[in-house]
Amino acid sequence: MVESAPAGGAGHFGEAWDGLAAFADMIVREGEKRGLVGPRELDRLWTRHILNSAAVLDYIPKAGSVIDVGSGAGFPGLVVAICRPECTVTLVDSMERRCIWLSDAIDELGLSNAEVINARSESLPATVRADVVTARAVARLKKLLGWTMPLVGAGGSLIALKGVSVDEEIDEAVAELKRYRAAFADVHVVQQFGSEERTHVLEVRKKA
Ligand SMILES: C[S@@+](CC[C@H](N)C(=O)[O-])C[C@H]1O[C@@H](n2cnc3c(N)ncnc32)[C@H](O)[C@@H]1O
Repeated sequence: MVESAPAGGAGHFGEAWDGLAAFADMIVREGEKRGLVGPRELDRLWTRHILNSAAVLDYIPKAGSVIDVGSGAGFPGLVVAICRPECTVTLVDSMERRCIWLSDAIDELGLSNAEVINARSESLPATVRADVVTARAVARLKKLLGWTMPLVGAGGSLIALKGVSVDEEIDEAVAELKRYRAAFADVHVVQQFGSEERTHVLEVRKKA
């Protein structure tokens, strides 16, 4: 059964709520057909995907540039684009089929602040930079740093949604954190809106 939207969502997300609900409808209608989500994922579409993605919002400025690496079906990139209309959001994915979906979603949701690049993030030119780079479920930190930190502008951040082994991933990535000029790597345990779930938001700040 498709998970219902959380009670109080309109009050919590304000003007972004209709956009989030429209995005959820689109995934329910087409996500499985287009091979973006498994059937069981619809049972936890809000909790596991939309509200989980929204946990990054406290670490995204009201205005600025964001690149979401490995957006897939749009998590967290489309959620950020919907909730931060004054940010420009670039969704990067190496798989063409997913990029077609992301472009279709941008059109249907009327998101004038979002664009899609079909490429591996590590092949992007040095001109592609953002204040914040986001990622969820793309790679372990050791590898993810090489795919994301070159895209983070000086003084900017990588904001990654991570699992419970995030501290282990940080220990494993000490050399890469140094190589990519991390000033710090902090883990924030965030209580997701509308559910009992907590999630780990990793913030890696690049030196100014
Ligand atoms: C497991 S999916 C996660 C998708 C989404 N972030 C989520 O949490 O549902 C990983 C995505 O990253 C993309 N990907 C993997 N490596 C990449 C890279 N180096 N550059 C861009 N996209 C990449 C894949 O095509 C895939 O869509």
